[in-house]
Amino acid sequence: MSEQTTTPPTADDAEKATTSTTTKVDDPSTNKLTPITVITGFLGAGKTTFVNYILKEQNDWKICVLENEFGEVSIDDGLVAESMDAPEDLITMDNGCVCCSVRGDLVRTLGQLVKRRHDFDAILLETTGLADPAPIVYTIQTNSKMSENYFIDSIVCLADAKHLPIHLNEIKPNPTDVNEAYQQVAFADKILLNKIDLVSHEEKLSLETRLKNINKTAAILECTKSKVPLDQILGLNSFNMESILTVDPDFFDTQEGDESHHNLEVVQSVGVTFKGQLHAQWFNMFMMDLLRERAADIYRSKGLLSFHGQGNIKFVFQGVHEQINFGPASMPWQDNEERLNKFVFIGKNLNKIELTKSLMDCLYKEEETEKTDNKE
Ligand SMILES: Nc1nc2c(ncn2[C@@H]2O[C@H](COP(=O)(O)OP(=O)(O)OP(=O)(O)O)[C@@H](O)[C@H]2O)c(=O)[nH]1
Repeated sequence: MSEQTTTPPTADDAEKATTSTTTKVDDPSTNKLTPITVITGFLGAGKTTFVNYILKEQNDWKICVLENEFGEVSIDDGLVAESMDAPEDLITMDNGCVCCSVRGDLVRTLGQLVKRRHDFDAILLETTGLADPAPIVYTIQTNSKMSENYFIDSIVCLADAKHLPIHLNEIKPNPTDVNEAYQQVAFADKILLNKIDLVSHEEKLSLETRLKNINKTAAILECTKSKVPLDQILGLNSFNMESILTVDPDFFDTQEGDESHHNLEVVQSVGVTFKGQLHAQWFNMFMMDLLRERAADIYRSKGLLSFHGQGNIKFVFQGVHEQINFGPASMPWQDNEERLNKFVFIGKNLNKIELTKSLMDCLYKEEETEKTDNKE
């Protein structure tokens, strides 16, 4: 789809969104099926923040989370697990991105969940930041085992108020490649305009107008830290397949057999994992230099870190382009846990060997540190 030529899918949920309360779905036509809320949005938009918020806020529902992360090393599952009462209710799909060549992973995971699905009131499916929602919808709608057990309650798109315009503007080298950021907005029935703390009023209004041009009917909810009233998100049954078919009558034909949605030669993921304790100052200097020079190319960076002199505090590093958040994780390193530093960088023109070397150069080394300290 291209922004200029495509009319967005419609979903007649705007009114429902403002009038419904979060009650378990009791529509007789759907009550046998388990609702899935598909959470989309570009890399770093706030999807995991949203899942964690729902898990913390929502006490009445038993929720199962399906996590699909784009990146050589999984970081998000650990961060979501901290919010879950029962770790077995978090399922990570890490064989690749559910929207493309490994759609089978989604079918397999949901298939295996069928026998447990009555334990849950809702499923949250967090897709990768590069997922095109269209094939995910197609898979759930067309596979009989899926459609006999599940229905899509809603497709919620997190929109990063600061960085989304850059990704909507991106021109793909191959004209047949979809712009994932655009698709995510177009297919949503709810758009959470997140991170409004990072933009001016004018920037926010300009993006809002653009979102409405891409998707005229999705309800847009402004927020920070992905916090919106849950009665406007869950249990609304607001996904509407007819509306997608109205604007894209060939939807089912075009999805059939189409398994390559990402231009993975362009956007790549580099994962780096090693033992040892990092030197806080050296690491900070390295990251600041890296993001200053490469912020445009590095869409997303994440890390779980162990620092010298910080006891059992586990640190979490979160970067979205030049925007960095850094602080202690809510759970410290456990006694029996191996203290591995894990990093993921997602973006263009990344060199794994160079990144690994530079990060390992930030390891704390007793002798060198003493020498440096003596010099100072
Ligand atoms: N300033 C600001 N930061 C936010 C807001 N919401 C989320 N963040 C931060 O943005 C970063 C990315 O958030 P995540 O929730 O991990 O984003 P994501 O969409 O799950 O990222 P991927 O899984 O990599 O696609 C984190 O550091 C969040 O704390 C917000 O409203 N304002």
